[in-house]
Amino acid sequence: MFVLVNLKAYPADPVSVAEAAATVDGTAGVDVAVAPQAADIARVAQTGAETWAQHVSPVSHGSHTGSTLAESVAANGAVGTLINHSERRLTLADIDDSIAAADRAGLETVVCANTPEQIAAVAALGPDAVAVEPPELIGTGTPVSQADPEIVEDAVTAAEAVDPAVDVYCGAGISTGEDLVAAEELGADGVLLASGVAKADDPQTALEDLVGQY
Ligand SMILES: O=C(CO)COP(=O)(O)O
Repeated sequence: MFVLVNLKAYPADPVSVAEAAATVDGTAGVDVAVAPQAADIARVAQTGAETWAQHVSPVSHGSHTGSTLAESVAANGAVGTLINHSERRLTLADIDDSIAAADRAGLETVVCANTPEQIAAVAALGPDAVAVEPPELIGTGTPVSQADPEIVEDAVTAAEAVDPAVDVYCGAGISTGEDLVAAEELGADGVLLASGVAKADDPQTALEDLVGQY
């Protein structure tokens, strides 16, 4: 089971969360990775934690001020990137170009989508994985696996119909080991989570509990 901790723009210390993630990584068959702000990628990667970008721009080297270059995040230690997170949405054409940019840089790709229909569309673009996250549940603490289990099952079916090689993750409100088990039972290969760790009083304990209860 893959767990990607998306730190968004929360004030949690990215290095301490990464150190905690590196400590629990691999426990009970759970692989834990951290997606910090782009500016924090190098120091997060230096902890030894598996490090991801939250976004890469649909561009390559050139005149693109303010972009997040896939080659740059890879050179600083990221091994993968989210694309089209609900809080960083792109057009379909830009999703395609961001996947191409990530592929050129050797980054793994997880493309997010809000619905099973969008999951089918983005699975057709050849990412390594897709992730369904209903926006109305993000940050609520109510796990998608409980509030809307059908959306996870339907996303798994939709991705499978387009490309069985694409892994399917889910996210929104996931914070416990029980949520991980529920996501897996719905057919997900992993989860994305944020506030359950980044906003916890003690992110290390939150991660230890998550993996320990799985
Ligand atoms: O957006 C998310 C992960 O990418 C989910 O956020 P929460 O875990 O805070 O609901």
